[in-house]
Amino acid sequence: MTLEGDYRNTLEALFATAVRFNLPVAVWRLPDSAEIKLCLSLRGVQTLATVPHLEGGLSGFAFYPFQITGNNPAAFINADITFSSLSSKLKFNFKLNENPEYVALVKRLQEYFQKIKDTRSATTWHVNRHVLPTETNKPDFMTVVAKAVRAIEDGLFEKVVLSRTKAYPLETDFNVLQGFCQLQAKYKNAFVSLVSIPEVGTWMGASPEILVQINSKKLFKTVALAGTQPLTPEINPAKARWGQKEIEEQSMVERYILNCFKSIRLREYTEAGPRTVVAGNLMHLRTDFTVDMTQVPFPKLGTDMLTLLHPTSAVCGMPKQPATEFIYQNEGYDRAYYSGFLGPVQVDGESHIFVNLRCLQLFEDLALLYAGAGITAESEPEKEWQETKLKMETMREIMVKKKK
Ligand SMILES: C=C(O[C@@H]1C=C(C(=O)O)C=C[C@H]1O)C(=O)O
Repeated sequence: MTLEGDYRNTLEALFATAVRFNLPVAVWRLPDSAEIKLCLSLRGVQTLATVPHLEGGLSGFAFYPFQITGNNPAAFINADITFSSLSSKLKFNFKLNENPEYVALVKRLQEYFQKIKDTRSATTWHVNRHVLPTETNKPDFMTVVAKAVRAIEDGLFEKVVLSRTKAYPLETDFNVLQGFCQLQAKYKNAFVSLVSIPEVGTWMGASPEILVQINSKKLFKTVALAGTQPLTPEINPAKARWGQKEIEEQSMVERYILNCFKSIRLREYTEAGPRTVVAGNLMHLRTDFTVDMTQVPFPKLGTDMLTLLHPTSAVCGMPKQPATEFIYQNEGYDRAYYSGFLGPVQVDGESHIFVNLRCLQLFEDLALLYAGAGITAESEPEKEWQETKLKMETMREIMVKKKK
């Protein structure tokens, strides 16, 4: 495992310092990047009433639930302190003389940080004490899938995404930064993240799905990702064949995105795909949509599309309204931040927002894993259960200690 290096200790100590001082912190690594970044807010968490503004002046990390509720606020971690594994330098993004209230706090943080710098200290995290972890059993999940298929046959909707949870006990010496480092080493083309916020809790994941991205050249991107099959030595992306069910499921997500563009009357997008992409142990179908923001009169394209897109039919359903109602009435648990979105906003001039998939929530002594599957008229309950099991593999592997 290649997680040593100077930055590992710094990351771990920064994370532990944030937890110790009850401050929110996020650590992440973008797909195909070698750089791990961290941001920490000195002013506690900021709650948002709308989606974060991707083109505004605020720099930080957004953590947005599937649906905003009292227990699941839309959270924003201001980038008061940032760290990059490439430069191995801490950056203070404020002037101490203009923020006298931070002087004493920063001094205490630094003292604590120095004290724990060389210890394996990321063994505690912020826990959400307002919710109790609930696990979905197989018969219940299968019953709800069968009910969804009947609702589709009755014409209530075309597709609904149903999800479930599974709990794994944590080893007593579980180190959350070690988990993050393992994940980022293993899933090079995923967005790997660890978010820990007082009251809200701690989530870790390796997402394959871009929701909205705006790079430094002002190129906007979103993707339609759906359809799932296992990646095996025999069937690689070049050889992958897709059934009618997967093709239709993914084309519904495409249609949904095209409708969003249509509703703001934007025609200048380019569309590429669908093509087969690898996400960990799985393959999906993906179509990429890009817009050169320097060529269109939509200065707030990112924010507007984020408002329209979330939740896409890759995690909710089609049409959105009856699918959402079906989820609330039948899924039997609170998705919280699973299938919400997260990512850096205006950090180093870029915003990268991903759907919160292939993720887990950390409680005191257990991890709750989340996964879902798109249900259409052709769905079979057993197959959908197996698909959610495969999707959970991404996170399960870091929970289970390898035999020496
Ligand atoms: C819902 C999940 O994944 C989504 C659903 C997919 C599907 O139904 O085939 C594929 C990729 C994701 O868009 C999940 O990972 O929990």
